[in-house]
Amino acid sequence: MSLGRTVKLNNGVVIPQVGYGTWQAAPGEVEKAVEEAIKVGYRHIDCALVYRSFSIPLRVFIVATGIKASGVPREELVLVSKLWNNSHRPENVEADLDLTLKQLGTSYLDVYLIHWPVAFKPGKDLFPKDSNGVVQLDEPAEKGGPSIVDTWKEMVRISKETKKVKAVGVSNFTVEQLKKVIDATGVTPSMNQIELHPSLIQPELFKFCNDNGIAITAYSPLGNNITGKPRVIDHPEIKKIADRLGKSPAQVLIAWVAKQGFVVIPKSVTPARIKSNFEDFELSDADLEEINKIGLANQVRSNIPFEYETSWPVDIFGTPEEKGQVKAF
Ligand SMILES: NC(=O)C1=CN([C@@H]2O[C@H](COP(=O)(O)OP(=O)(O)OC[C@H]3O[C@@H](n4cnc5c(N)ncnc54)[C@H](OP(=O)(O)O)[C@@H]3O)[C@@H](O)[C@H]2O)C=CC1
Ligand SMILES: O=C1CO[C@H](CO)[C@@H](O)[C@@H]1O
Repeated sequence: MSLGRTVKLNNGVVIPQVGYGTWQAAPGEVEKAVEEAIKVGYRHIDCALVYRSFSIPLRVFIVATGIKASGVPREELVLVSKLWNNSHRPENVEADLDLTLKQLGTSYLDVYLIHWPVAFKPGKDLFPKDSNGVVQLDEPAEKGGPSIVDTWKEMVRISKETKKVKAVGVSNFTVEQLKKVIDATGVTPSMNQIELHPSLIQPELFKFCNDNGIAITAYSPLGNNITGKPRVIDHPEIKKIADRLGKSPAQVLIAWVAKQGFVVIPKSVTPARIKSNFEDFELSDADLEEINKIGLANQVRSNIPFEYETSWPVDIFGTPEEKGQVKAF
């Protein structure tokens, strides 16, 4: 049974603390998994325009099929989605949102996020590539390309002037990038969705978000990755704690995120896991500390776009892996 906890965003919008992630599911799986998730009680679904590319030859966003099949009315759900990198120019932002709304079969999103602080060459291609197969970035701001401030201003305009989004925020933003958009506009993002698990503890970013009323959503909370790096869910000490508490390692990791007041969006297409991941529990302070120690000794960032098979030639996080690339804003 879920504890049913919620988090209030800085503009009053309330969202369920445990949501459901929809990235990386094979064709045919997503709609069933979303339906299952809603049936077992999830009311917060995390989406992104770019996730459609995994499954939809017909360009119909199949998350919408799962939502429809669940029979739960739209108003009872919290839908989060994200602006993709090829639409950062202000004149393209609302069109990207409209496409997302169309694909989801809804007239509004609860939260709309800038997916990355990185602008790709604008156009229909989600991943525009050069002849070496490397992603093509938009022009830098000095040469007429969009800065994150330009994109953020447009997100804010849409949130104020239309009824298409209830709250706007960002994803994969560092403290520096957050400060930049806040200082330039005076408007603080409602949310920063970031990779977060015990193997990626970022005290400075957590403090900045907490001090400024920015809700943090933890993605890849189980340490999922596409690069084969070690996953925190497989760590023997996490397994040991889970056994002692009579919980699964995934439940322990989800509880670890929730204990810190963050939102968490685990993904699974396996019915038993979809259900058990939603059965959150209150972790003790002592267990939180013990898990912090394990994680801090094994820090791993799995989602570094420069390392993707189709590489983005950009340094977003300042990691050694990204050294020598163009700084993201
Ligand atoms: N803003 C951003 O840039 C990003 C956002 N996200 C969002 O965050 C969501 C979650 O992150 P994601 O990277 O998918 O990874 P997760 O950390 O949620 O891990 C998902 C993996 O863990 C497995 N799993 C799920 N539950 C259990 C369990 N109880 N026991 C064992 N294994 C389990 C899943 O397998 P199976 O499905 O086979 O059960 C899958 O392989 C995404 O789906 C997406 O919505 C993710 C990455 C980037
Ligand atoms: O959310 C995510 C998953 O898909 C995207 C691209 O394939 C990633 O860049 C992103 O972090």
